[in-house]
Amino acid sequence: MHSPERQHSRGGVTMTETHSTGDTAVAARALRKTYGRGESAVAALADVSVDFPRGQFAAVMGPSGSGKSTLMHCLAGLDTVSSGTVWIDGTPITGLRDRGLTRLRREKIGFVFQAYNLVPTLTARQNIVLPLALARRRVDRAWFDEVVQTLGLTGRLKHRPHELSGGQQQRVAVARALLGRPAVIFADEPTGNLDSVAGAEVLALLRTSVAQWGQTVIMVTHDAVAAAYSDRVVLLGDGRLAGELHAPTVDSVLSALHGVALPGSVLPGSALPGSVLPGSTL
Ligand SMILES: Nc1ncnc2c1ncn2[C@@H]1O[C@H](COP(=O)(O)OP(=O)(O)OP(=O)(O)O)[C@@H](O)[C@H]1O
Repeated sequence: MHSPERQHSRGGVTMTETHSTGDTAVAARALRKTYGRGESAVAALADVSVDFPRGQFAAVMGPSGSGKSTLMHCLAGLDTVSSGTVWIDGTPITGLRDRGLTRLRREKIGFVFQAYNLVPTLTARQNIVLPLALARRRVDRAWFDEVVQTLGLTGRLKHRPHELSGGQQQRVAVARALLGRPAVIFADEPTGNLDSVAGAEVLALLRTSVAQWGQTVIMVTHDAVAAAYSDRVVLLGDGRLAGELHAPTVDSVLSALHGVALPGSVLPGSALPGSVLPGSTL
């Protein structure tokens, strides 16, 4: 496994240097993403370099507008970067064209979105195997059974999404993400639509996938309680890395976030940065 690699230009030809750092699932170097041009240009990401080791549950946090979604979209190949390089499982993805990116996403990445994104006409079982079917990959029956059983979905496989609770639908989405044993699962506010009990179940299952199966998970969240399930919190402020926490607790996350709430940042649900301590959702 090779990651990260370094690209440089020699006589107009892009050379790719490879050195083995096989314990890194996702790496980014000097990432910049600018929206718009001239005076209206917004630097959503300004020189972000970060590594996500294999088998780690990482949370990405920061005030609204700090670049969390942009970072996730650039890391997952859902958006182009203005400059810089992203590697997934050793493959530099920032130079890939559409078809290569689609294939890489199918093979290497699992997604869990706030809105579940299940196909309403398909059963839970059909939804779970859909990405493998699209990639024409074989379903490992023993692994399917283990994932479905661990996620508590065994009795729900014939149900369609509207026959499932929100928590069950999100567990189907987690099973779908896990089934292909991806290099990384990107989770975008996975508990945003769930009550606290269902949310805690989903977070515990993401944790289990990391602890039990060595899955790598990168989760964007506003919720300090959700972030406290992770191994490491990467903090963004104004498009830059603003620090990180290891073995985070709700309190350590909240105080770190207060530190990055820069003038001009808007914390969702609160008029003033720093006025959000009751509850934990930033
Ligand atoms: N398509 C776009 N066009 C122009 N500006 C954009 C676009 N997408 C994001 N931005 C800007 O880039 C910056 C980072 O946005 P981003 O959505 O990544 O932040 P975020 O931390 O995910 O915010 P939130 O917590 O509110 O979801 C913001 O200033 C935002 O207005």
